[in-house]
Amino acid sequence: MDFTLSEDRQAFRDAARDFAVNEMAPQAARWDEESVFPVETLRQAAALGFAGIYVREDVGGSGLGRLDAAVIFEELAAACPSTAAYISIHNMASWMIDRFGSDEQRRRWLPDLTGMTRFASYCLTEPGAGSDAASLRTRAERDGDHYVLNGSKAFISGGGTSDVYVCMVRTGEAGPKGISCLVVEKDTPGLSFGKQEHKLGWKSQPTAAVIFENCRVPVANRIGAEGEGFSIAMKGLDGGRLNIAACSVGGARFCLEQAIAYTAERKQFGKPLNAFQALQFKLADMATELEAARLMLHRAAVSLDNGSPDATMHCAMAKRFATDVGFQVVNEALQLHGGYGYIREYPIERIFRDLRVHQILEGTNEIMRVIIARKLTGG
Ligand SMILES: CC(C)(COP(=O)(O)OP(=O)(O)OC[C@H]1O[C@@H](n2cnc3c(N)ncnc32)[C@H](O)[C@@H]1OP(=O)(O)O)[C@@H](O)C(=O)NCCC(=O)NCCSC(=O)C1=CCCCC1
Repeated sequence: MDFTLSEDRQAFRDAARDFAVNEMAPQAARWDEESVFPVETLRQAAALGFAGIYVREDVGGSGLGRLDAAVIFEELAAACPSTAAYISIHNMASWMIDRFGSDEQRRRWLPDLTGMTRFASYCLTEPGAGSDAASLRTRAERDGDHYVLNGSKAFISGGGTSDVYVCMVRTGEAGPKGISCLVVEKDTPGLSFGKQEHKLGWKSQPTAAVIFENCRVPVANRIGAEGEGFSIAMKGLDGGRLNIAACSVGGARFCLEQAIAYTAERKQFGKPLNAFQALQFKLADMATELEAARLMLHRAAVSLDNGSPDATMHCAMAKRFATDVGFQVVNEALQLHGGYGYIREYPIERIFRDLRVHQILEGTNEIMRVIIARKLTGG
């Protein structure tokens, strides 16, 4: 097993690192403080190929794999987990159109999405359907060559800002087999948005409910066949979970680096903090857990790229482990900074707030355990 990254992959990592350090990091605190959605910076990221990392090249994608995405999202998140995670969601929604859409649909939406002249959202969660996603109730009744949508989606990243909403809706019976996937464009009559949510973190991306009231969507906007929507949504989430895991690894890596520098410089009782063995051990544990998380993430990415029958389980393991470890590492970095970790002049508290939600979204870490346990037990 070779753990070195190929030269191409290193080049993408270096481009992502340069972009993160020079274009994202200097602005991340302001984006957080003022809840700025950084459109221009996102478009710069798209110009580097980060908006369609694993979308095919004929529609503007970079044609890369999930391991490339993991490496790139780690770098972007080291500067701003919130903005990196937004890019990851856009990638997930775009990939669903690329992988399951017709050629006509790919040509219609993807060149704009890979250039981020338009933005995409992923719409699965509803007020009454979170972990139990297959119980979703947004109804899409067939009326000639249109569907008429009624219902609402909750906590949608990009809600009200995105141009293209990849939505899971009910076209048939109860349960997963009655769900289909439709693309709803922002200017469609009957589509509206709730108020912007006030969140603990992830402040550089807007979050709002998406509401359908007799919203007429062409049948031509359906991705895949009727009834395939749940499976398409879950396949999108397999990769999305890896991206979120990578964002946790990146944010935590930055905080570990900060903690190493701070404990070298800060003196108490006449010596630097890093001369105390108790604190050395903390740094050692943080680095060890983080390395394990990164390795598990990279293994899951290769598993997904290779179409392994265990890929969904590996993605769930990586998401569960990396997002838990990421939050623990940031929490320890905050502790090592003492009172300075808790104030806004230092970046730790922002990343602490951003990484907390990774344990909840794209499937809670309790649901990750359900997925893993079902695979182990055949349940
Ligand atoms: C795992 C889960 C709890 C499973 O459910 P059930 O038991 O109802 O469904 P079950 O019987 O497991 O399956 C039904 C069909 O579906 C296929 N399939 C499932 N996974 C997959 C998969 N990974 N790949 C392909 N097919 C899959 C399954 O095979 C079955 O089809 P079959 O009968 O065999 O023909 C699922 O509901 C889940 O995961 N919830 C978390 C939701 C959740 O993660 N939101 C997150 C919302 S998004 C979010 O949070 C965001 C936040 C920030 C912005 C971006 C989005």
